[in-house]
Amino acid sequence: MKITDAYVIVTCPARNFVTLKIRTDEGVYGIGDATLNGRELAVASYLTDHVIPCLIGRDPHDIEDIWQYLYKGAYWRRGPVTMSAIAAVDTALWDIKAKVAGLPLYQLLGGKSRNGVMVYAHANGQTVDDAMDQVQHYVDQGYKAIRVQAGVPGLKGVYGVAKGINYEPATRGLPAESAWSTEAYLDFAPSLFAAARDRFGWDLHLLHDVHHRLTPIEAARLGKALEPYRLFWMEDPTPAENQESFRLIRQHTTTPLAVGEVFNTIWDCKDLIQNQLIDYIRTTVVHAGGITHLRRIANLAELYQIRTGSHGATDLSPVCMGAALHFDLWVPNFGIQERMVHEAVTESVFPHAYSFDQGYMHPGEAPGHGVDIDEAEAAKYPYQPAYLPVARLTDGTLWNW
Ligand SMILES: O=C(O)[C@@H](O)[C@@H](O)[C@H](O)[C@H](O)CO
Repeated sequence: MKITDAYVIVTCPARNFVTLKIRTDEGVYGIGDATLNGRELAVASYLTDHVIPCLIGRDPHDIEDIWQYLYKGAYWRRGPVTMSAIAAVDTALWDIKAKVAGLPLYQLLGGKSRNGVMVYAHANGQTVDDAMDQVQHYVDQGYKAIRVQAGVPGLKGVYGVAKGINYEPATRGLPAESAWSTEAYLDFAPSLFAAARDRFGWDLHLLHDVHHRLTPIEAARLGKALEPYRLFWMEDPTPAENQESFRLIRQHTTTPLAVGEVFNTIWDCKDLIQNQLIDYIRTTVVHAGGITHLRRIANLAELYQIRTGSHGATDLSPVCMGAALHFDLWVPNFGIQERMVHEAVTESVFPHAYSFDQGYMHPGEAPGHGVDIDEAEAAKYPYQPAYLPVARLTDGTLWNW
């Protein structure tokens, strides 16, 4: 079997997505997600100009060799652009292999380890009451786990808080700016979870995303303050470039920690995992080198009883979601999967076999990863330049968004 051609499809049904399609001489094709929010065309060019010419004529079954070839062969290793491009190739090749086998992808990984994949929804609101009403909305749909974010009194445009129902941080035009005050946030955040426990009791998993905003000692203070509300996790409490800093947070709190959506390789996670400084690793298929590399990260994490909690925001396409669900159904040390529901127009471009029922998702039994792209539909929505926002402290200092 040989790869005959491959091409990149950039489309904007509600938001931008980059998809790689690989075709073979036997008529079987595979697709992979290559979306990097706000930097989409860099990955599209990396694939079109540098990777695709190296794929033509290769046997698509040689997934491992092609992965090593693209990783080691580039000389310039790692980083989100490189690893998203490699991920797209890897996902498309697993799709092809599973289609040829006539099996859903999870069967090739080792079969199912559970009946369904527990997912968490995003509830948010400008006020605590609004956020609680959204939690209720997801509880009514059967969700067992919900991430809760709310507007901080005195601050406009807080991370995770939507103008409508769905939170979409990327905006057209140049990056939007939002103001941040750690003091206001730290004084406010515990009251959100006090309200949630008060109204919904203890049968619901509650999660919270700090989105890299705090220093280590501030994160330690928040973790301690949240302990009475027994969170499932506190996510990205501080930027993780300096992995040592998590030692300080750990010394002060038993609130579980989740990190990794911006990581691209096992090397980014290694110290956090080996020193048991986190509880959940949030790398996912598209930004961490595909199924092949994500499996290595999960296997390392398993040695330390660290579980997976893959990123699943709307800027990860349905192709990534489909592949992630196969991974989740198999991976022995599964924890949870994030789910932000895509807009209907996005779903119309990406028909998929996965489904949701009572808080759990299933990848479906279609051969491959079960997600396709309708190219005629995709062509109706041309690329729209959009950026993620930046954050500034109230005195104007640029901060971590
Ligand atoms: O936990 C999450 O899902 C977030 O941190 C993301 O929404 C993140 O802000 C976006 O994926 C950025 O593109």
